[in-house]
Amino acid sequence: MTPLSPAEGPRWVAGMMPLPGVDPLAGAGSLGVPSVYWERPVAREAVAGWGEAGVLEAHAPGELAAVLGALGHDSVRWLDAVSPQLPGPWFGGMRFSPTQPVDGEWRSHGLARWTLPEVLVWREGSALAVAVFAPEGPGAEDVVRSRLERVRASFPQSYRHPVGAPVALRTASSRPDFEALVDRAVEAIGAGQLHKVVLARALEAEGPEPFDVVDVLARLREQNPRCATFLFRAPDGTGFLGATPETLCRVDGRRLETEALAGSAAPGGADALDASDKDRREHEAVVRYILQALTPVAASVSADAQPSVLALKNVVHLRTGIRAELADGVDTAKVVTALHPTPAVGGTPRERALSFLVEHESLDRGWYAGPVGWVGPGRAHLVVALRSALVRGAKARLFVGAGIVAGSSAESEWRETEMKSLAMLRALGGR
Ligand SMILES: C=C(O[C@H]1C=CC=C(C(=O)O)[C@@H]1O)C(=O)O
Repeated sequence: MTPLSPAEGPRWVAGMMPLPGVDPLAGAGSLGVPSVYWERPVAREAVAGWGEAGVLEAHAPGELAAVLGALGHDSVRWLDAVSPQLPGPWFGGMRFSPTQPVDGEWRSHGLARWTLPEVLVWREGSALAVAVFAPEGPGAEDVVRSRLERVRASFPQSYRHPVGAPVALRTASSRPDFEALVDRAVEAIGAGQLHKVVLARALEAEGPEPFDVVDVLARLREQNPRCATFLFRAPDGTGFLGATPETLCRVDGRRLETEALAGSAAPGGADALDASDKDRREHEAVVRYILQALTPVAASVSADAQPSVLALKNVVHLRTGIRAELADGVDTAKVVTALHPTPAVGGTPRERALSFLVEHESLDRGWYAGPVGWVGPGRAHLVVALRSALVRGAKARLFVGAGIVAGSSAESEWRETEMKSLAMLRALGGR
């Protein structure tokens, strides 16, 4: 980990200015594929980052909390008044499990990797703003000023729409293996070893030519306005991207928002979902866990009295909103340590469910189901990286999972994961 503490003083210089235009993704036309991207259309939040003025990585599980904590320090000297709407400025995420062996495909994303982009463009009201970051040192202010001018002079006005007809994707995933895994979990639950476990699988997809990551992002945000669309590119160009409906934590000073999202049905199945005993149990396990996990870090916690139905394009979920006032001295790192992994992606009892996954899942989840998003001084928004894929050239590995409780059936859990994969397959251009 690179040290980053308030005692050291600012490590970066930054300036910002308004930018004509409406869409940060349009910057791909002049600056290339962004290194980070984040958009929540319903909240009118959109931000794209290019380059890396700073990188903070954890190299051992014991460093994870310290790295997250460091991102909350004020390490930037601003030449201009900083906008209160500035997202980040650190963007990145971490693995679902810091202790599991790393598969080759995930090596470049590391255990946790956070980037301070060189250029950050975000939506500010009805226009855009740009910030440029440079390491402190002689000439840094000039670098910031001249780069700001260059971005302003060349930033494309127009929004880039995905082009091209849908293509045939070659896909592969083993249904018998997944169904056998579900049966094994149901057996373990029946034997009293577990109450709930969330099982995931990978789906390999290959296109006729390299995927255009900017097009994929544009489709994801268009199809999923209620989700957070994200991209985090590793130095070798491998992109982890997706559109997730689940917030792990949104922190603003002492205010925390989180949610329980578990229990799923096909679109149109909202009434049945609301009445489904199996889905209610699956959901309540998550609500109970979050309320308990927040007790040591919060001065007060409140939750919606009843779950509501969250309708997405290809799937509907049960959702309970949860809010808390954080206790003194509790930062984003402590919130994440308390919450992750929730039983929406792990299970209950937590340690037994996680051991079941290590023993039986046979999958490196990498950053799938891990916390990803942005962090800055006193503020953060981290989502659970669901409905996501690791994309490299013409190949994509998609990840999808489903919660298993007593009464789950292998066939319907397979169908649920198929439904959950649709948004990403369409975004990849599949027909
Ligand atoms: C694990 C996933 O979804 C979680 C979030 C919402 C609903 C879920 C469910 O009903 O199983 C899962 O807990 C996934 O999409 O890969």
